[in-house]
Amino acid sequence: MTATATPVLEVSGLGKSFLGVAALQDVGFTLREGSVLGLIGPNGSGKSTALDCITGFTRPDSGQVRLRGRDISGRPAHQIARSGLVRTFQTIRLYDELTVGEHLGLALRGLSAEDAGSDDLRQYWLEAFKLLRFRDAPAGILSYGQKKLVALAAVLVARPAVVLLDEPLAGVNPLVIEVIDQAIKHANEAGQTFLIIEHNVEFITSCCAEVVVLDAGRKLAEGPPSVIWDDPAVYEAFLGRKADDDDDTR
Ligand SMILES: Nc1ncnc2c1ncn2[C@@H]1O[C@H](COP(=O)(O)OP(=O)(O)OP(=O)(O)O)[C@@H](O)[C@H]1O
Repeated sequence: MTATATPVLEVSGLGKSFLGVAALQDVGFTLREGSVLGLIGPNGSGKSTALDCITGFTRPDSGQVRLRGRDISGRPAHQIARSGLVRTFQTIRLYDELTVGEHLGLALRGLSAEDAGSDDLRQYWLEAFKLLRFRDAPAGILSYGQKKLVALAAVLVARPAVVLLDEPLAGVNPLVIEVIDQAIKHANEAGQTFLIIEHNVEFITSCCAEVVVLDAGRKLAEGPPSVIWDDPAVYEAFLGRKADDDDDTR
């Protein structure tokens, strides 16, 4: 992916307030074809609200969201998902009674008839996510980490062009982190474009060519992870002021 790759998702001037408190103010960024963009920021900085506004789960107060040049601002979530922009949630949303295989089958139902490889796809993702032995198990009996894998597999199996992930690694152990990390990298190599909210610095650094940093609802910085981690404003937003700076003010 190059910096000149075609924009897939263009967000501009995004604003949203809850009860008069601004959760997002004039946020804009571009997600390019074939890239993995990280969306990071301290707790409460507006990351999930941005995702909700982009995917139609919340109506923004202002701003524009364009998918492949088409204005999708304010469109209902199901319509946006159908145009190839899909997401996961921080809170896992599965049906306890449906089996793992059925969850992936449901996700594949939307694919066109010519997508004859849907059973192979299901098998591929069950294997990639180490879920094969749970294929016929109801989702309700799975551990938290396994449920997270099912939720992600159910998104990736239908090969949506653009995937928005809200904290895919939160609350899972290092082995599951490795599985998810590899799956995202493979899906990206196969052409899928990702926007990922995540607090895991190592993952963001290894997966994302570019990062957008939010702080208190505003865009604080954007650029490659190596530049972002060296930015004193980003450091301050996450961890407070560096000790050196404090010394200067004494
Ligand atoms: N439905 C809502 N009603 C009222 N306030 C909300 C609502 N959703 C979000 N907010 C507020 O908007 C701000 C941004 O929240 P948001 O969840 O987008 O942050 P975040 O960066 O995703 O945080 P975290 O990393 O903790 O998930 C917070 O102050 C939050 O309390």
